[in-house]
Amino acid sequence: SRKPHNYPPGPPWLPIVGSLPYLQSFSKRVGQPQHIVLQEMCKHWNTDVLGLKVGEQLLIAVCKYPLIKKMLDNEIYNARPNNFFGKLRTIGSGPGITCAEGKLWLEQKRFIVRHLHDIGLGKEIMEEKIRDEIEEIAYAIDEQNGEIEIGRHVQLAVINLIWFLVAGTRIKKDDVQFVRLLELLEQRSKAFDMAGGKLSHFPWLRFIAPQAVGYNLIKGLNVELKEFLMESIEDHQRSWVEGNESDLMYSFITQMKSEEGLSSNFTKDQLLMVCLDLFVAGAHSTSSTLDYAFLMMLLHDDIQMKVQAVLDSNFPKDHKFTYPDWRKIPYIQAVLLEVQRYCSVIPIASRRVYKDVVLEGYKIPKDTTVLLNLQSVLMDKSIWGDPEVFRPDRFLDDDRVTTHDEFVPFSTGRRRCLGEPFARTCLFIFFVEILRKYSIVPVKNKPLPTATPSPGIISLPQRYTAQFMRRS
Ligand code: HEM
Repeated sequence: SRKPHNYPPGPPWLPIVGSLPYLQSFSKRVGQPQHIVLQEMCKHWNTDVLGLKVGEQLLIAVCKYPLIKKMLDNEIYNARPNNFFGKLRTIGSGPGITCAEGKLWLEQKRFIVRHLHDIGLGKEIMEEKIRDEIEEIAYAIDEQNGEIEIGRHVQLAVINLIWFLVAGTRIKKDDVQFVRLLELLEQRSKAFDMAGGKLSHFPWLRFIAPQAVGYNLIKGLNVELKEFLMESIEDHQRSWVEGNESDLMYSFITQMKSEEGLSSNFTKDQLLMVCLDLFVAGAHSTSSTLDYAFLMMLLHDDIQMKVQAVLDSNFPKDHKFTYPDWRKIPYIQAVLLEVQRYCSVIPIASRRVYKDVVLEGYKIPKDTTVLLNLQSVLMDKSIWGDPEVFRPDRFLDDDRVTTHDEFVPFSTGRRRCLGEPFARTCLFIFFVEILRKYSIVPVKNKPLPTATPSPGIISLPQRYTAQFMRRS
């Protein structure tokens, strides 16, 4: 239990459990999600680099911007942790993308980015698909007289859109297979939420008692998810024809065929893992951001009215929004940037150092887990002045959208999010189409929801119902 020589400052260690008991009592006292606890501990130990040991695992947490940026740009920090969360996602033998490393990771990432772009991004067909989804949501809103939990509907829509990128089909909501996929993803995220619930008091538990946080349940669901995805992959293999690159599965299979007989990383198992990674990384992150965007409009009536006035005065009523429209309406772009800053749905990027490294004079041994606190950057007083205030104007200068290096909701460096273009298109079109059609107001006789997230790996807004009133 001796600390390595020149390890970053932090709480004392005990044999076997490391700093766990201290972490537990500290987080209980703070009573906030994990990323806030880490920030408070950095303050308490008066350090930008906090040194911990959780069970057997060395772990450092970093909360300061220039330092985080430096680390994200340094390839030594580009590996992913070896902990049980990594294992949780393993449903096949392929490394996928999120946890792939080295040359294989770069090769696969390049391939996926290029093909996702070719399939749908920036193309009319994707925007058409998004509008189809919005039409269904509008139908659901009207059917329920406007009183609706929009988050649920947005979640289904985003999953369907990712499915379109991956497997090319638009699935009807009552399709037996799709219903099953939704159930599986939902159960999976519930299992994670359960873990989140426990983690709110014992965020460190997951490292030492995986069963207690739903590990086995998730393993079981993985088996079924694997069967589901494999079935679609095999369908694609049967119907594959030369030159059809209309979805990621076909493109990947084309690559598999061209590398047949060689020692290739393009295998069926790898395709399976890539598909799962896209769902896991893309679905909840995107739909929660949208859910938050609508919640912020509910809570900030004045901003909502301004958004609608901007839309009304810039576009005719029957205008079909496309992504490039954002250029005409910088205010709306600023609102969406502020939603992403304020709500930081993925508060922490988790990494691992693949070899010994010196950081700010401290020695960090090989394989130490590194938690980069993105939320602390998006909420840093010295960067934003009044980070606790929801204020879209901070992203405007003379009616032009300003960029900030410190705006890192998608992280930065080579390991950054690959879904950003898709997420941005989704956010923009959903947001403007819904706000043009509806005003969002509180449900009568119900308390106003709060913006406090429910705890978990992803910061989800608490479930809320709002009244969506058709605008004339
Ligand atoms: C608003 C929505 C989203 C947010 C805020 C978000 C944020 C992030 C963040 C913070 C990371 C960690 C990067 C790091 O370790 O430095 C990440 C990774 C990743 N995201 Fe996203 N993401 C979003 C949407 C999506 C979508 C739609 C997809 C795919 C369809 C996606 C796919 C991925 C993948 C595959 C990775 C792992 C990249 C790698 O390890 O190289 N994300 N995302």
